[in-house]
Amino acid sequence: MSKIITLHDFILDRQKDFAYATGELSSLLTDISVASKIVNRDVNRAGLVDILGAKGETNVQGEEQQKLDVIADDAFIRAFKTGEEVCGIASEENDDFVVFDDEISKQGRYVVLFDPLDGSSNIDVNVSIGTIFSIYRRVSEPGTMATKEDFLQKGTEQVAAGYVLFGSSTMLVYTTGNGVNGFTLDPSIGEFCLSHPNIQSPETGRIYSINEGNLDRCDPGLKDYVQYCRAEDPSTGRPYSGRYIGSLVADFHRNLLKGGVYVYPTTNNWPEGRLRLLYECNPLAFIAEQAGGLATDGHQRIMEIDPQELHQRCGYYVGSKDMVKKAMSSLKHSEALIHI
Ligand SMILES: O=P(O)(O)OC[C@H]1O[C@](O)(COP(=O)(O)O)[C@@H](O)[C@@H]1O
Ligand SMILES: [Mg+2]
Ligand SMILES: [Mg+2]
Repeated sequence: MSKIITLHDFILDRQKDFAYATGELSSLLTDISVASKIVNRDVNRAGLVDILGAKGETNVQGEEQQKLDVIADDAFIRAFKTGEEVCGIASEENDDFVVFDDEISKQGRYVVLFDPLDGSSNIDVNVSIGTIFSIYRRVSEPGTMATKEDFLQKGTEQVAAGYVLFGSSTMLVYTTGNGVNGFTLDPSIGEFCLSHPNIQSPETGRIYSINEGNLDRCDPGLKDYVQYCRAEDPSTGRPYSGRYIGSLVADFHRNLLKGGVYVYPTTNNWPEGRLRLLYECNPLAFIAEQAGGLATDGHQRIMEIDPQELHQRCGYYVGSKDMVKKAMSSLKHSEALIHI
């Protein structure tokens, strides 16, 4: 009978690896697991209580906010405010970063950037959705108010990142830069339990994930890559399967476990890209790299991008190493042709 390892046990066990650990990051990760259980409860009964549909407001990105976007945002902010580790947050649903100005929070050494509800277009149709989070150590002095610089750090500076997937089961997957581990929520005991230890993503796979509706609006090199995925060649296992759920967290999770590539390129209608660097692309890039995969904007490593704006967007190529490299070489090839 295999031992049940709860998330709480696992976090405390890993804390022992760091002699100077204060326990603050451990408490913060525990706060995230509590908020995830609260959101999970609401997601599971969404059709029974009046929390489906639009809230009737738009967020800073001009997107119509879903009721669950705001419910999830509130649940995580409440959890971060209750703890003593966080001095401020930034999220998809808040125009600007939010500073916690009470004396206890001002001593907090971490900031959290998060997408409270990812896959909003799938909320009302009972398709997997999730939450994505990224944690940084502040650069400003503890005891002072958090500043913009605390939030605009490169992805390489993340101390932890992860996501929660509200699917047929609810999972929490995270890294602190020491491998990737997945925990499944056991509703009968209300605990996240270790179910996917030390996740390693296959170097290649047979799944490509892209919204093909955008293909005529994106770089010809990417069209070539999709053509490559569809071409008949048994020796390389092609044609690959097209899989696109429309929830980044769910598409990412499937490809992480099975091998595959997810692409949301820059397009005519999204010239800067669709996905947000700080609370969608960076945290999943940290996970992908820790599991042996790659994450780029088509040209450079996502985590090397120097953020300028809280809600800045970027192109996104993430997943199995060989597949991301192949997609990038297609882009490069088409660019070279243009310059001949
Ligand atoms: O409908 P599109 O253009 O394919 O975009 C889908 C993408 O947009 C997102 O829904 C954006 O995230 P939010 O739902 O958090 O705004 C991703 O989860 C998903 O991959
Ligand atoms: Mg999102
Ligand atoms: Mg969202």
